[in-house]
Amino acid sequence: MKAVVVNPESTGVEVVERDIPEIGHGEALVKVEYCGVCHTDLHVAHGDFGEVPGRILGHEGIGIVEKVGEGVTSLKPGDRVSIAWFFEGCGHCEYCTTGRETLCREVKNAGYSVDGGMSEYAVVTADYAVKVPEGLDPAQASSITCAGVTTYKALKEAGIAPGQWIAIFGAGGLGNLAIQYAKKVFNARVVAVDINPDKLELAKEVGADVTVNGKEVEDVAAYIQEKTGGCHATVVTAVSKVAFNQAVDCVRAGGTVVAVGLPSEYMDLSIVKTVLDGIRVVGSLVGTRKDLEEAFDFGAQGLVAPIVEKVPVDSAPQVFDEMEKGLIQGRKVLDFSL
Ligand SMILES: NC(=O)c1ccc[n+]([C@@H]2O[C@H](COP(=O)([O-])OP(=O)(O)OC[C@H]3O[C@@H](n4cnc5c(N)ncnc54)[C@H](O)[C@@H]3O)[C@@H](O)[C@H]2O)c1
Ligand SMILES: CCCCCCO
Ligand SMILES: [Zn+2]
Ligand SMILES: [Zn+2]
Repeated sequence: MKAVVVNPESTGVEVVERDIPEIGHGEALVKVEYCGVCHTDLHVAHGDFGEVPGRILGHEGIGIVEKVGEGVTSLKPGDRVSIAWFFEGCGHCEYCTTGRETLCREVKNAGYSVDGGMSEYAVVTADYAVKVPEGLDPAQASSITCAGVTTYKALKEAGIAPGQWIAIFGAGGLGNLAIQYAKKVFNARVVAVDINPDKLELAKEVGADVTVNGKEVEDVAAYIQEKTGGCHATVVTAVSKVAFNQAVDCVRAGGTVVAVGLPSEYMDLSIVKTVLDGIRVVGSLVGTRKDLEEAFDFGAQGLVAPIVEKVPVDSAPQVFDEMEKGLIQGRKVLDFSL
């Protein structure tokens, strides 16, 4: 079977032939239809979180269950399921038993600590593979499997209320969906910040009320403060510390900054400002199985519509290169039927 793997030098990806995997107790074999390319896949390929040469990438996988192993009761052949970053938790720790399973210290992550969905066939842990609802386009479900659930969860963490202002830093694969969930599910007013004019055009198309080009506006935070009176919250998906610093400076007193993007840098966070303005800075990691069910459902209702472009698997190295150069609008999704 074809598979997209981290190359031996951990400098990028290659498309290789692999044997179709065997399944064990509690597992299911999935024939993959689509797998989106997340910027995290690029981080993993570059060894940003530790090198995993030869790993099959992908955590925005969608496919059809082909067969199930011993002990599986939650899935059956023909079910459409997702292959997500949150691949499996221990099920019994303080995080798994309190609705925070993505923080499990024994967590398995698809396309990083275990093989992911960028292959013709993939293995899932049946009890952790979230089903895709009827009525949701599978290619769009692919983008929701990470970009959608992550931004939906971040908006929940932001505690945003209808009519309030939220700034989304980074209008890429995650950001364009953050804007859609913020507008259509949370009924918020949205400022979109990016440094790429094409992404800001897309941000407008998907509903942003205000767009800001971080390369053209001298003081992004002051501009946003003037336009909004200070945002009630921000979600930062940008891969740059500059955006995180701007996010802190653009919230009003009592505001929340939700950190999602993963630049390998540190924020310059003023302790005095954080205390005197009662600012919350919180990290948010993907979403639980329940969060993903909810994020899918908003897609199935047509409230959010991921912008996806289907591409052949063999184009994966080129897609990763385009991701690195910031050339992708929305999400490129590997289509295993092409
Ligand atoms: N926390 C999580 O659970 C989680 C989940 C998915 C992705 N991520 C991370 O989120 C980040 C974004 O992922 P993506 O797939 O959306 O990537 P992407 O490349 O599609 O989008 C990133 C966007 O950030 C913009 N950007 C870069 N510098 C900026 C700046 N200074 N100000 C404003 N915008 C700026 C880029 O122009 C681009 O539009 C990555 O680091 C990824 O690893 C985290
Ligand atoms: C450590 C990387 C976390 C990324 C979540 C899925 O993109
Ligand atoms: Zn991701
Ligand atoms: Zn656990």
